[in-house]
Amino acid sequence: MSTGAADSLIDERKLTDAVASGFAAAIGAALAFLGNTAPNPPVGCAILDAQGRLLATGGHERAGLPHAEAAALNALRESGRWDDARTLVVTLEPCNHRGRTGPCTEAILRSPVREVWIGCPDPNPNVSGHGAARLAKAGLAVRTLDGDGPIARRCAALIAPFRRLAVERKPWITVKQAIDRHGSMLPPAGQSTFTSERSLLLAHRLRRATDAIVTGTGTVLADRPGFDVRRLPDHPGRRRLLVVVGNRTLPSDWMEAAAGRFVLRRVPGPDLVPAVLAEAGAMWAMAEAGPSLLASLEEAGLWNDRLVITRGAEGEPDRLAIDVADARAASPLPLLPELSRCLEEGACSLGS
Ligand SMILES: NC(=O)C1=CN([C@@H]2O[C@H](COP(=O)(O)OP(=O)(O)OC[C@H]3O[C@@H](n4cnc5c(N)ncnc54)[C@H](OP(=O)(O)O)[C@@H]3O)[C@@H](O)[C@H]2O)C=CC1
Ligand SMILES: Nc1c(N[C@@H]2O[C@H](COP(=O)(O)O)[C@@H](O)[C@H]2O)[nH]c(=O)[nH]c1=O
Repeated sequence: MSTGAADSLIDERKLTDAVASGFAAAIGAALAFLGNTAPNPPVGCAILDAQGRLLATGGHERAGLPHAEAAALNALRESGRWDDARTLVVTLEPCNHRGRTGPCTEAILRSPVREVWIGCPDPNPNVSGHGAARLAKAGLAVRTLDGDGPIARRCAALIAPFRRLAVERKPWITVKQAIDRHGSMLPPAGQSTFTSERSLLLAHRLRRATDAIVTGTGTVLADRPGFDVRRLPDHPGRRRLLVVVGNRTLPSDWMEAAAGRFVLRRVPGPDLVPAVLAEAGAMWAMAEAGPSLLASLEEAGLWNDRLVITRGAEGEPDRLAIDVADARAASPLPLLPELSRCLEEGACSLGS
């Protein structure tokens, strides 16, 4: 009997162009809802016809709404090309259990799809391989990427925060840090930011992609930050968590405004941050804090990756650098469009 994923691991250098394009479309569909799916993972799916042409895509929009496979199958039905579907490409192994919605394996088995490509297995050891095995047992050709290539790494990066929360009960923490050419994080008097408009757009992209912001009382008292996503359309109705570390009293008007837009929590010290985030189901958090709290997070080994934005000289673009604390973990940062573009252009560095 087939064991599903285990006996069909594929070296992605052997992918056809059509399947590779299917993965690109599936990853794109997942990225649209990055920062909206917690506690579920962002997942994307593409459906191809027998000639490898793209028929439909779908992304998991929000917990409680259809999974990516079901969303893509719905889009396929609406396209009027239901019977032409042959290949389904999905960034994460289809689920084989009933949660808030029905099992995706059964939805796939009710469709004309005969071949399924999986970007990465489910990270939960109790269910990993079950979806692939169910599909293989029903006679479908099931292929899982072996994890060594760039497509598999992007699929793994998409769910890095989900994996951490689901498997380790810890959130993924990204530090975003702006510095001037002298290495200072402090903005000029009367300002709260000093990086370029392009970098501020990236900062807002990161706010939109994450489930929570972590800051310190020092930043709130100095800047009274809005922590909003005003440079981009935000996910409708999205209410992020805002965790403020420190004991000092904060201005009541700022607290009131923040409580209207965020689920606001205050903690006396940084050690409590991971538990507060995890308890709230926040899988990806962004630390936007001053030098004191960032030093404490560093000392406690609490961050997973870091984006450092260095203000460029007059007329020069800002420089971007990504650090990853654990080189074995896939950082989701390079998936953000502004960062993937700048990595491709060689204008951004990625180190660990
Ligand atoms: N360039 C950039 O990317 C950013 C710059 N900034 C700038 O940073 C400046 C503020 O810096 P800073 O005062 O360092 O602000 P922080 O945001 O780092 O807040 C500092 C406060 O956090 C709490 N805290 C930090 N570490 C610990 C710890 N180990 N245990 C307990 N509490 C802790 C303390 O609160 P308490 O004293 O209340 O107990 C401390 O005073 C502002 O000028 C702001 O503009 C801010 C964010 C980003
Ligand atoms: N100085 C600085 C940043 N600082 C962060 O942005 C906050 C202001 O956000 P908002 O109130 O939404 O405009 C500020 O309090 C701090 O947390 N961010 C950046 O991308 N670039 C910058 O140069």
